[in-house]
Amino acid sequence: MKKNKVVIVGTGMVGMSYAYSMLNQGTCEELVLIDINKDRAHGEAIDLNHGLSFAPRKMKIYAGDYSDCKDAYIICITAGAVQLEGEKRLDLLHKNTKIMKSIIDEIKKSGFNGIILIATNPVDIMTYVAWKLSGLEKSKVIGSGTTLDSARLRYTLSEKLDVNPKDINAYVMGEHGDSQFVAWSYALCGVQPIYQIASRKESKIKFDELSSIEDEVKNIAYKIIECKNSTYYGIGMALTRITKAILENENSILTVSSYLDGQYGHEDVYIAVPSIVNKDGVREVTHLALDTTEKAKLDKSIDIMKENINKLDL
Ligand SMILES: NC(=O)C1=CN([C@@H]2O[C@H](COP(=O)(O)OP(=O)(O)OC[C@H]3O[C@@H](n4cnc5c(N)ncnc54)[C@H](O)[C@@H]3O)[C@@H](O)[C@H]2O)C=CC1
Ligand SMILES: CC(=O)C(=O)O
Repeated sequence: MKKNKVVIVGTGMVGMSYAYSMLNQGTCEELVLIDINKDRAHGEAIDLNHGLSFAPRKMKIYAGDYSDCKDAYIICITAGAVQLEGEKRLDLLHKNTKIMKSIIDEIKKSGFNGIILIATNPVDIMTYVAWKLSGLEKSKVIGSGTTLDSARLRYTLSEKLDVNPKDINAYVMGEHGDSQFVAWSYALCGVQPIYQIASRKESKIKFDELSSIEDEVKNIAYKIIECKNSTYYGIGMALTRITKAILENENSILTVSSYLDGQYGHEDVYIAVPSIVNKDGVREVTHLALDTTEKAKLDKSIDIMKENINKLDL
């Protein structure tokens, strides 16, 4: 296996935003682009290569096929249908399961034994499908989960509090979708709890604003889709962040979609929870002692995932 080789399956807006972000950050050494539309993958590879003179490192970028998966460290799957205006991510369930099945089938044939990272929606369920059909270890199949939603939350809070988003430590957990929630009881600005900041009279953020911030973060993708059909830069950078955590063996905590094997009282489901990510994929799912309301929201989110998984013939 090549330690720095990444394959992207799906060179649409999400796949290419991810590729462009990796090129700009010099995240890997070898990048292979695969798409059902071979011309598209070919054209994207040429275009990216023209940016190499301005990139932080030399990278080998080319359009390939599934035989290129064999020695890759990470395969990121971004192929699939997007939500149309008014659609929910869960409305893509059957369409994208069909696509995911065909892709995993090809990946398996290649002899790949690395880490699969999924972005295709509904991402938690597509990650379950990829794991179930790939035969890979649970820890080696990861979904982008709520990494993007947590970034959206950090941005929103940082704007309100006028601090760097990197100093906001706060997680969106659960489904990357309508049943997601903010774990407010663990949200910090620097080392100060957001609850504490919001309860101060002179604070820039008020306690009763928190639920509208949560809704704004949850619904912002719908707004973006209404304005420009789809979202891609944010997820491109979120995928790059996860890729870097894997390739650089960071042991970073990210809200990726991880397999639960008894954690939070649930099993046989993928859902976004803070997880320690390193060269082996998800090293560990961290256990937060959520308050009663948050735990009920996580349970509900998991029930929705299971209900939808049960509709599939896997
Ligand atoms: N997890 C997250 O946070 C986010 C997920 N997404 C999801 O990412 C997915 C992709 O979105 P976009 O890139 O905007 O769509 P897009 O339509 O721009 O690109 C999809 C690409 O997949 C390719 N494709 C379709 N079937 C394929 C197959 N069987 N094998 C190989 N390639 C295939 C298409 O040719 C196309 O190039 C969607 O499901 C979308 O909902 C989008 C944003 C955020
Ligand atoms: C489309 C999508 O899943 C998002 O932007 O959150």
